[in-house]
Amino acid sequence: MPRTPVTVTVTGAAGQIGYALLFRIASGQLLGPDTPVRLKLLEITPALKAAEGTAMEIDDCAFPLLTGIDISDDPNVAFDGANVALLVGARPRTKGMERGDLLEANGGIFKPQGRAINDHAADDIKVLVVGNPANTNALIARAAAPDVPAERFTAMTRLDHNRALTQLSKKTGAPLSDITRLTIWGNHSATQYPDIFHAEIAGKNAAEVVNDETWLAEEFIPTVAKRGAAVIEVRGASSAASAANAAIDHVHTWVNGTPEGDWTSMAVPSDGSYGVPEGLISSFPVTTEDGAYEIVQGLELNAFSRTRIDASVAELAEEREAVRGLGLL
Ligand SMILES: NC(=O)C1=CN([C@@H]2O[C@H](COP(=O)(O)OP(=O)(O)OC[C@H]3O[C@@H](n4cnc5c(N)ncnc54)[C@H](O)[C@@H]3O)[C@@H](O)[C@H]2O)C=CC1
Ligand SMILES: O=C([O-])CC(=O)C(=O)O
Repeated sequence: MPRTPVTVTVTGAAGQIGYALLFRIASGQLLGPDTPVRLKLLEITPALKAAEGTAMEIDDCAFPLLTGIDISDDPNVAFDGANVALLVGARPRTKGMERGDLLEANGGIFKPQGRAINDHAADDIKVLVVGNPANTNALIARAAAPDVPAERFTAMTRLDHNRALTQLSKKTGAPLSDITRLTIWGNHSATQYPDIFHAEIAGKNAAEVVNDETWLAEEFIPTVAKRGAAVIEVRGASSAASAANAAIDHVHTWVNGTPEGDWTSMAVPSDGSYGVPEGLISSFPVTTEDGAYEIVQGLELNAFSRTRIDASVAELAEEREAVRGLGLL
Protein backbone atom coordinates (compact mmCIF):
# COMPACT_ATOMS: atom_id res chain seq x y z
CA MET A 1 0.00 0.00 0.00
CA PRO A 2 1.49 3.41 -0.95
CA ARG A 3 2.48 5.59 2.00
CA THR A 4 0.91 9.02 2.56
CA PRO A 5 3.06 11.65 0.84
CA VAL A 6 5.26 13.80 3.06
CA THR A 7 4.81 17.52 2.34
CA VAL A 8 8.15 19.29 1.96
CA THR A 9 8.14 23.09 1.74
CA VAL A 10 11.20 24.75 0.23
CA THR A 11 11.68 28.52 0.32
CA GLY A 12 13.92 30.31 -2.15
CA ALA A 13 12.99 27.66 -4.68
CA ALA A 14 14.17 29.73 -7.65
CA GLY A 15 17.62 30.34 -6.19
CA GLN A 16 20.86 28.50 -6.80
CA ILE A 17 20.56 26.17 -3.80
CA GLY A 18 16.91 25.54 -4.72
CA TYR A 19 17.96 24.40 -8.18
CA ALA A 20 20.46 21.94 -6.72
CA LEU A 21 18.06 20.73 -4.02
CA LEU A 22 14.59 20.24 -5.46
CA PHE A 23 15.43 17.48 -7.92
CA ARG A 24 17.12 15.48 -5.21
CA ILE A 25 14.15 15.82 -2.87
CA ALA A 26 11.76 14.78 -5.64
CA SER A 27 13.92 11.77 -6.48
CA GLY A 28 13.66 10.42 -2.93
CA GLN A 29 17.10 11.31 -1.60
CA LEU A 30 15.75 13.44 1.26
CA LEU A 31 13.38 10.98 2.89
CA GLY A 32 14.25 7.65 1.34
CA PRO A 33 13.20 5.50 -1.61
CA ASP A 34 9.84 4.43 -0.13
CA THR A 35 8.47 7.85 0.80
CA PRO A 36 6.29 9.78 -1.66
CA VAL A 37 6.82 13.53 -1.56
CA ARG A 38 4.62 16.54 -2.24
CA LEU A 39 6.63 19.71 -2.90
CA LYS A 40 5.47 23.18 -1.92
CA LEU A 41 7.64 26.02 -3.16
CA LEU A 42 7.74 29.52 -1.68
CA GLU A 43 9.23 32.42 -3.62
CA ILE A 44 8.89 36.18 -3.68
CA THR A 45 6.48 37.40 -6.34
CA PRO A 46 9.09 38.50 -8.93
CA ALA A 47 10.75 35.06 -8.79
CA LEU A 48 7.54 33.02 -9.18
CA LYS A 49 8.06 32.56 -12.90
CA ALA A 50 11.57 31.22 -12.40
CA ALA A 51 10.20 28.81 -9.77
CA GLU A 52 7.57 27.70 -12.29
CA GLY A 53 10.34 26.99 -14.77
CA THR A 54 12.12 24.80 -12.24
CA ALA A 55 8.83 23.01 -11.50
CA MET A 56 8.39 22.32 -15.23
CA GLU A 57 11.80 20.69 -15.31
CA ILE A 58 11.01 18.63 -12.22
CA ASP A 59 7.83 17.43 -13.96
CA ASP A 60 9.95 16.49 -16.94
CA CYS A 61 12.00 14.13 -14.78
CA ALA A 62 8.92 11.93 -14.13
CA PHE A 63 10.05 11.14 -10.58
CA PRO A 64 7.83 8.25 -9.44
CA LEU A 65 7.83 9.40 -5.78
CA LEU A 66 6.63 12.93 -6.53
CA THR A 67 2.89 13.40 -6.11
CA GLY A 68 2.68 17.12 -6.99
CA ILE A 69 4.23 20.60 -6.84
CA ASP A 70 2.52 23.79 -5.64
CA ILE A 71 4.10 27.23 -5.94
CA SER A 72 3.13 30.30 -3.95
CA ASP A 73 4.38 33.69 -2.81
CA ASP A 74 2.27 33.43 0.37
CA PRO A 75 3.94 31.74 3.36
CA ASN A 76 0.53 30.83 4.78
CA VAL A 77 -0.17 28.78 1.67
CA ALA A 78 3.33 27.37 1.21
CA PHE A 79 3.64 26.07 4.79
CA ASP A 80 0.11 24.68 4.92
CA GLY A 81 0.39 21.05 6.02
CA ALA A 82 4.21 21.05 5.80
CA ASN A 83 5.92 18.10 7.49
CA VAL A 84 9.41 19.29 6.56
CA ALA A 85 10.38 22.90 5.86
CA LEU A 86 13.68 23.90 4.29
CA LEU A 87 14.14 27.64 4.77
CA VAL A 88 16.66 28.46 2.08
CA GLY A 89 15.27 31.72 0.68
CA ALA A 90 17.49 34.60 1.76
CA ARG A 91 20.12 36.80 0.24
CA PRO A 92 23.57 35.19 0.00
CA ARG A 93 26.68 37.16 0.96
CA THR A 94 29.13 38.34 -1.63
CA LYS A 95 32.89 38.88 -1.53
CA GLY A 96 34.14 40.71 1.57
CA MET A 97 30.99 40.18 3.68
CA GLU A 98 30.67 38.07 6.82
CA ARG A 99 27.46 36.05 7.17
CA GLY A 100 26.47 38.23 10.14
CA ASP A 101 26.33 41.21 7.76
CA LEU A 102 23.14 39.65 6.41
CA LEU A 103 21.30 39.81 9.74
CA GLU A 104 19.28 42.88 8.94
CA ALA A 105 18.62 42.02 5.27
CA ASN A 106 17.53 38.44 5.96
CA GLY A 107 16.23 38.52 9.54
CA GLY A 108 12.96 40.08 8.42
CA ILE A 109 12.18 37.08 6.21
CA PHE A 110 12.16 34.57 9.06
CA LYS A 111 9.68 36.15 11.47
CA PRO A 112 6.65 35.93 9.13
CA GLN A 113 7.76 32.48 7.99
CA GLY A 114 7.98 31.29 11.62
CA ARG A 115 4.49 32.66 12.22
CA ALA A 116 3.14 30.89 9.10
CA ILE A 117 4.75 27.62 10.24
CA ASN A 118 3.17 28.09 13.65
CA ASP A 119 -0.28 28.62 12.16
CA HIS A 120 -0.32 26.21 9.23
CA ALA A 121 2.32 23.48 9.34
CA ALA A 122 1.58 19.86 10.30
CA ASP A 123 1.98 18.84 13.94
CA ASP A 124 5.14 16.87 13.18
CA ILE A 125 6.87 19.77 11.34
CA LYS A 126 10.68 19.65 11.19
CA VAL A 127 12.44 22.88 10.17
CA LEU A 128 15.92 23.31 8.75
CA VAL A 129 17.17 26.87 8.27
CA VAL A 130 19.82 27.24 5.57
CA GLY A 131 19.55 30.98 4.79
CA ASN A 132 22.28 32.99 6.51
CA PRO A 133 22.99 33.84 9.24
CA ALA A 134 21.39 30.44 9.67
CA ASN A 135 21.55 29.97 13.47
CA THR A 136 20.06 33.34 14.29
CA ASN A 137 17.47 33.15 11.51
CA ALA A 138 16.36 29.86 13.06
CA LEU A 139 16.14 31.63 16.42
CA ILE A 140 13.89 34.30 14.87
CA ALA A 141 11.62 31.72 13.20
CA ARG A 142 11.41 29.68 16.40
CA ALA A 143 10.48 32.72 18.48
CA ALA A 144 7.64 33.47 16.06
CA ALA A 145 6.26 29.94 16.45
CA PRO A 146 5.41 29.52 20.12
CA ASP A 147 3.02 26.61 19.49
CA VAL A 148 5.66 24.47 17.77
CA PRO A 149 8.06 22.57 20.06
CA ALA A 150 11.32 24.57 20.05
CA GLU A 151 13.46 21.55 19.20
CA ARG A 152 11.86 21.31 15.75
CA PHE A 153 13.80 24.41 14.65
CA THR A 154 17.32 23.59 13.53
CA ALA A 155 20.01 25.31 11.46
CA MET A 156 22.55 23.86 9.10
CA THR A 157 26.15 23.15 10.08
CA ARG A 158 26.26 19.90 8.13
CA LEU A 159 28.12 21.59 5.29
CA ASP A 160 30.83 22.58 7.78
CA HIS A 161 30.80 19.02 9.13
CA ASN A 162 31.24 17.57 5.63
CA ARG A 163 33.99 20.08 4.84
CA ALA A 164 35.81 19.07 8.02
CA LEU A 165 35.51 15.36 7.20
CA THR A 166 37.15 15.91 3.83
CA GLN A 167 40.00 18.04 5.24
CA LEU A 168 40.72 15.37 7.87
CA SER A 169 40.60 12.62 5.28
CA LYS A 170 43.03 14.51 3.04
CA LYS A 171 45.45 15.16 5.91
CA THR A 172 45.52 11.58 7.17
CA GLY A 173 44.89 9.66 3.97
CA ALA A 174 42.10 7.80 5.75
CA PRO A 175 38.96 7.05 3.72
CA LEU A 176 35.97 9.22 4.66
CA SER A 177 34.06 6.13 5.71
CA ASP A 178 36.63 5.50 8.50
CA ILE A 179 36.03 8.89 10.16
CA THR A 180 33.39 9.17 12.89
CA ARG A 181 32.39 11.42 15.80
CA LEU A 182 33.57 14.69 14.33
CA THR A 183 31.80 17.76 15.73
CA ILE A 184 31.09 21.31 14.62
CA TRP A 185 30.35 23.49 17.65
CA GLY A 186 28.76 26.94 17.75
CA ASN A 187 27.78 29.27 14.95
CA HIS A 188 27.78 28.68 11.18
CA SER A 189 30.30 31.49 10.84
CA ALA A 190 34.03 32.07 10.90
CA THR A 191 33.99 31.47 14.70
CA GLN A 192 32.69 27.90 14.39
CA TYR A 193 34.82 25.22 16.01
CA PRO A 194 35.45 21.97 14.14
CA ASP A 195 36.53 19.54 16.88
CA ILE A 196 38.60 16.43 16.18
CA PHE A 197 39.47 15.67 19.81
CA HIS A 198 36.57 13.22 20.07
CA ALA A 199 36.67 12.15 16.43
CA GLU A 200 37.89 8.69 15.53
CA ILE A 201 39.68 7.32 12.50
CA ALA A 202 39.07 3.59 12.19
CA GLY A 203 38.46 3.59 15.95
CA LYS A 204 41.65 5.52 16.91
CA ASN A 205 41.52 9.04 18.34
CA ALA A 206 41.78 11.45 15.39
CA ALA A 207 43.75 14.15 17.23
CA GLU A 208 46.33 11.50 18.21
CA VAL A 209 46.50 10.14 14.66
CA VAL A 210 47.04 13.68 13.32
CA ASN A 211 49.44 14.61 16.14
CA ASP A 212 50.04 18.07 14.69
CA GLU A 213 48.70 20.98 16.76
CA THR A 214 50.06 23.56 14.33
CA TRP A 215 48.07 22.03 11.48
CA LEU A 216 45.01 21.86 13.69
CA ALA A 217 45.13 25.49 14.81
CA GLU A 218 46.59 27.13 11.74
CA GLU A 219 45.27 25.07 8.85
CA PHE A 220 42.39 22.75 9.66
CA ILE A 221 40.21 25.08 11.73
CA PRO A 222 40.58 28.18 9.52
CA THR A 223 40.20 26.17 6.31
CA VAL A 224 36.89 24.70 7.47
CA ALA A 225 35.62 27.90 9.08
CA LYS A 226 36.45 30.07 6.08
CA ARG A 227 35.59 27.60 3.34
CA GLY A 228 32.41 29.46 2.38
CA ALA A 229 34.39 32.64 1.72
CA ALA A 230 37.05 30.67 -0.18
CA VAL A 231 34.40 29.23 -2.50
CA ILE A 232 32.94 32.71 -3.10
CA GLU A 233 36.43 33.97 -3.92
CA VAL A 234 37.10 31.23 -6.47
CA ARG A 235 33.62 30.54 -7.88
CA GLY A 236 32.33 34.10 -7.74
CA ALA A 237 29.14 32.90 -6.01
CA SER A 238 28.43 31.17 -2.71
CA SER A 239 28.35 27.39 -2.33
CA ALA A 240 25.18 25.95 -3.79
CA ALA A 241 25.34 22.25 -4.71
CA SER A 242 27.39 21.41 -1.62
CA ALA A 243 24.90 23.36 0.51
CA ALA A 244 21.99 21.49 -1.07
CA ASN A 245 23.83 18.23 -0.45
CA ALA A 246 24.31 19.12 3.22
CA ALA A 247 20.62 20.03 3.56
CA ILE A 248 19.72 16.60 2.18
CA ASP A 249 22.16 14.98 4.62
CA HIS A 250 20.81 16.98 7.60
CA VAL A 251 17.17 16.04 7.07
CA HIS A 252 17.94 12.49 5.96
CA THR A 253 19.91 11.89 9.15
CA TRP A 254 17.25 13.57 11.33
CA VAL A 255 14.53 11.35 9.85
CA ASN A 256 16.47 8.11 9.39
CA GLY A 257 18.95 8.10 12.30
CA THR A 258 22.71 8.25 12.87
CA PRO A 259 24.71 5.04 12.47
CA GLU A 260 25.52 3.11 15.66
CA GLY A 261 28.60 4.57 17.34
CA ASP A 262 28.64 7.77 15.28
CA TRP A 263 27.06 11.21 15.54
CA THR A 264 26.55 14.26 13.35
CA SER A 265 26.53 18.05 13.78
CA MET A 266 23.31 20.04 13.89
CA ALA A 267 22.60 23.54 15.19
CA VAL A 268 19.74 23.04 17.63
CA PRO A 269 18.19 25.04 20.50
CA SER A 270 20.50 24.65 23.47
CA ASP A 271 19.14 22.99 26.60
CA GLY A 272 22.13 24.38 28.52
CA SER A 273 24.40 21.47 27.55
CA TYR A 274 28.14 22.24 27.60
CA GLY A 275 27.46 25.66 29.14
CA VAL A 276 25.73 27.01 26.00
CA PRO A 277 23.00 29.38 27.21
CA GLU A 278 19.55 27.85 26.91
CA GLY A 279 17.66 28.79 23.76
CA LEU A 280 20.60 29.81 21.58
CA ILE A 281 20.65 27.77 18.39
CA SER A 282 24.15 26.39 18.48
CA SER A 283 25.83 23.47 16.76
CA PHE A 284 26.37 20.35 18.88
CA PRO A 285 27.22 16.71 18.37
CA VAL A 286 23.85 14.95 18.06
CA THR A 287 22.56 11.45 17.58
CA THR A 288 19.21 10.83 15.91
CA GLU A 289 16.72 8.01 16.15
CA ASP A 290 13.07 7.63 15.09
CA GLY A 291 12.89 11.21 13.83
CA ALA A 292 14.21 12.80 17.03
CA TYR A 293 17.67 14.01 17.97
CA GLU A 294 19.61 14.17 21.23
CA ILE A 295 22.68 16.21 22.09
CA VAL A 296 25.56 13.84 22.89
CA GLN A 297 26.31 14.22 26.59
CA GLY A 298 29.39 13.81 28.74
CA LEU A 299 32.20 14.77 26.35
CA GLU A 300 35.19 16.23 28.15
CA LEU A 301 36.34 19.50 26.63
CA ASN A 302 39.98 20.51 26.90
CA ALA A 303 41.02 24.16 27.28
CA PHE A 304 41.70 24.49 23.55
CA SER A 305 38.14 23.40 22.73
CA ARG A 306 36.50 25.31 25.59
CA THR A 307 37.98 28.66 24.49
CA ARG A 308 36.84 28.21 20.91
CA ILE A 309 33.33 27.03 21.77
CA ASP A 310 32.93 29.96 24.18
CA ALA A 311 33.99 32.45 21.47
CA SER A 312 31.48 31.12 18.95
CA VAL A 313 28.69 30.98 21.52
CA ALA A 314 29.48 34.57 22.55
CA GLU A 315 28.97 35.58 18.92
CA LEU A 316 25.59 33.82 18.90
CA ALA A 317 24.60 35.74 22.04
CA GLU A 318 25.63 39.00 20.33
CA GLU A 319 23.56 38.12 17.26
CA ARG A 320 20.59 37.44 19.52
CA GLU A 321 20.99 40.89 21.07
CA ALA A 322 21.26 42.46 17.61
CA VAL A 323 18.02 40.90 16.34
CA ARG A 324 16.30 41.80 19.62
CA GLY A 325 17.33 45.37 18.88
CA LEU A 326 15.78 45.03 15.42
CA GLY A 327 12.48 43.90 16.96
CA LEU A 328 12.76 40.43 15.40
CA LEU A 329 12.51 38.45 18.65
N1 LIG B 1 23.93 27.26 6.16
C1 LIG B 1 24.77 27.01 5.16
O1 LIG B 1 25.67 26.17 5.28
C2 LIG B 1 24.66 27.76 3.86
C3 LIG B 1 23.78 28.80 3.70
N2 LIG B 1 23.69 29.48 2.52
C4 LIG B 1 22.71 30.58 2.45
O2 LIG B 1 21.53 30.14 1.77
C5 LIG B 1 20.83 31.25 1.27
C6 LIG B 1 20.39 31.03 -0.17
O3 LIG B 1 21.50 30.93 -1.02
P1 LIG B 1 21.35 30.85 -2.61
O4 LIG B 1 20.34 29.85 -3.02
O5 LIG B 1 22.72 30.74 -3.13
O6 LIG B 1 20.80 32.32 -2.93
P2 LIG B 1 20.05 32.85 -4.24
O7 LIG B 1 20.11 34.33 -4.20
O8 LIG B 1 20.52 32.11 -5.45
O9 LIG B 1 18.56 32.38 -3.96
C7 LIG B 1 17.81 32.87 -2.90
C8 LIG B 1 16.36 32.81 -3.32
O10 LIG B 1 15.58 33.17 -2.19
C9 LIG B 1 14.48 33.91 -2.67
N3 LIG B 1 13.89 34.69 -1.57
C10 LIG B 1 14.27 35.88 -1.06
N4 LIG B 1 13.43 36.27 -0.10
C11 LIG B 1 12.49 35.30 0.02
C12 LIG B 1 11.36 35.13 0.84
N5 LIG B 1 10.98 36.06 1.72
N6 LIG B 1 10.62 34.01 0.68
C13 LIG B 1 10.96 33.08 -0.22
N7 LIG B 1 12.02 33.17 -1.04
C14 LIG B 1 12.77 34.28 -0.92
C15 LIG B 1 15.07 34.78 -3.78
O11 LIG B 1 14.07 35.27 -4.65
C16 LIG B 1 16.01 33.79 -4.46
O12 LIG B 1 15.37 33.08 -5.51
C17 LIG B 1 21.78 32.44 1.45
O13 LIG B 1 21.41 33.16 2.62
C18 LIG B 1 23.12 31.78 1.64
O14 LIG B 1 24.03 32.59 2.35
C19 LIG B 1 24.46 29.13 1.46
C20 LIG B 1 25.36 28.10 1.55
C21 LIG B 1 25.53 27.35 2.77
O1 LIG C 1 29.73 31.33 3.07
C1 LIG C 1 28.63 31.67 2.62
O2 LIG C 1 28.23 32.84 2.52
C2 LIG C 1 27.69 30.58 2.22
C3 LIG C 1 27.77 29.59 3.30
O3 LIG C 1 27.15 29.73 4.32
C4 LIG C 1 28.78 28.54 3.17
O4 LIG C 1 29.27 28.27 2.07
O5 LIG C 1 29.10 27.95 4.21
